[in-house]
Amino acid sequence: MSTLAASIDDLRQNDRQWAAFTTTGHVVVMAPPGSGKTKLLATRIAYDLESLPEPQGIAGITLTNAAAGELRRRVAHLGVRPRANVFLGTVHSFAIQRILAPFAEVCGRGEVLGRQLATRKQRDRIFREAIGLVYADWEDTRGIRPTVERHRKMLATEDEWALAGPRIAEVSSHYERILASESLTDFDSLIVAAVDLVKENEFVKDLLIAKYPRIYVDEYQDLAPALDRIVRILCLEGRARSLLFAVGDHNQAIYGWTGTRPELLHELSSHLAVTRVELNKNYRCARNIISHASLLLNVGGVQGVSDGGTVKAFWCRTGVHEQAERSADIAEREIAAGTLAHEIGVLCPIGYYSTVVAEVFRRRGIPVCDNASPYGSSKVSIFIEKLAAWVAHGDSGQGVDFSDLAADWRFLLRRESDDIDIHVGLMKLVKESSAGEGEYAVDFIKRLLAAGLSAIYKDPATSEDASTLDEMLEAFEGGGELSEWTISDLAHRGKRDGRVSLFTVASCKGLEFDVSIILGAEEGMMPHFLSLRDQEKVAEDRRKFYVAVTRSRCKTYVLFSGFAEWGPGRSGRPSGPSRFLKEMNLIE
Ligand SMILES: Nc1ncnc2c1ncn2[C@@H]1O[C@H](COP(=O)(O)OP(=O)(O)OP(=O)(O)O)[C@@H](O)[C@H]1O
Repeated sequence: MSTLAASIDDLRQNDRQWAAFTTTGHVVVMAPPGSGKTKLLATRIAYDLESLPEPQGIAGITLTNAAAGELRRRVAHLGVRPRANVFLGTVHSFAIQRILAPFAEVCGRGEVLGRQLATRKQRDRIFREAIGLVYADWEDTRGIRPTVERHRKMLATEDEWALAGPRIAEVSSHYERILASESLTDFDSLIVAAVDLVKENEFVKDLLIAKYPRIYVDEYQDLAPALDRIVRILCLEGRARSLLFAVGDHNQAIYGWTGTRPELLHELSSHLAVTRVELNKNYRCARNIISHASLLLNVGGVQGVSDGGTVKAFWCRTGVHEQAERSADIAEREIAAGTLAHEIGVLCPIGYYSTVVAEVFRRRGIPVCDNASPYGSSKVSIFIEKLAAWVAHGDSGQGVDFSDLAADWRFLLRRESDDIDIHVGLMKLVKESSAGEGEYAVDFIKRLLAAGLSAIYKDPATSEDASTLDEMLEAFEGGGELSEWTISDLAHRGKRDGRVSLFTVASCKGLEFDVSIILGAEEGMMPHFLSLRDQEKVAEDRRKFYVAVTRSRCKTYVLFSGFAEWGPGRSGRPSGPSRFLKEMNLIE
């Protein structure tokens, strides 16, 4: 039996998954963690691709590059061969590469593509200037920028801007004006331009529908309203329509602070043309984990497939170092008992905690893969890490296919042709670098820039990569968080096999482990002290905690000290264990 047939067979055993899989119209699947949403999505994509004649394709849209990578991996595992017009990527790259890049010029909006994407430093400066034009020096302006950014992302209406206060809208218009005067742009502006292009040009909509007659969306609850607009225009409005298959869970909505609107998932699922399917079986977590996690959000009716499971809390009274040592004890014990190292996940609230854990694990000889990184994941960071694996491990490249690398290199160089020079040039770079895998990561990246990688700064299609590359350079330069990193450290990132994995709580969505260890369960850290005055923010932190607790199949350990730590020697005041531990009945 093929892997696709086997996966379809699994779905057939579950009435609700089967109902979603076999629905012929638009479907929205709402379901708890571990209930098979991603499995359903990947299986349906693979199955649909078998029946769609080329050049018709599909667009599978996710929130993060990590989620896109996971979806691509799952679809490839189901035996789908590479073919044209298959897009599996983030909402940003869909808007920029598949809408703006091909259509902006012909729609008379070429100026959008002519602008450079502002770097983080440029955006910081322009925000400072814009705020300075509206507020006096003595005023407390700390919350202004996040409020402006949230409103821009949520495509706020005039009423919503007015509600935020007249000066907020004023800062926003100054910010946009200064950006434009310097021929710069940012992600939110690009996405708004993409929405406008689809909204205002019938032929753009028709061509997108012809190219992508099926649209799949993962984690719908966390996508910004702009994507909801695009999905609705392509799938639910007008005569010609793409078919929609979306999955999500409002209990896992964790990006509201950035301007996303989880209620859009509900609205979409209530649309007359949409079949709504609710799944209720959790295949991942053993029953005791589900019952503890369900207490957090008052979620009822979720059935666990396997018995047992434990959730335990431990007090590490002296702080994060003790939490790190305790995590190492647990990991050593689990590995000795037969758990594979990469089936252990350590989830940290902030980067500082994962740095301490990584140090302790390395000192104690426990192999570890630190994924809690100060830079984002996009095509360029994934490429650089894979290339580093080639440099450090020679031909084997730890399972990295060289022709895939060359294809990514061609994309980043913005070259069309299947140029032999690209292969040869990349080989040469690998050879030059192999001489010193102990070379600093920053020098390695600078060499790539000189070899042509700087092209990503000139093309809007790679604007997301340009911004990731800036973050990487900032982290690797002298004084940056990872200034000591070498090519060899880069090569280990993302290689979970045989290593305990470190993630931040905010980036552990979609992952699963046999055992997970959650650090930093302190009041003030989780929930965050900045959330404490706002019940909606506390509710979002609670959902984040719920996502973390539901990552493990068999055992969840939660560690707390009773006070938060923000950096070396920067401890918060004693605040006690997180309220979430009490809510889960883990402590009195
Ligand atoms: N019908 C099924 N039979 C067997 N295993 C299944 C079935 N459905 C899902 N699973 C398994 O359950 C686990 C969780 O599935 P998946 O990751 O797709 O869930 P999810 O709903 O996307 O979870 P989350 O929202 O927490 O990311 C996976 O290991 C998947 O293979």
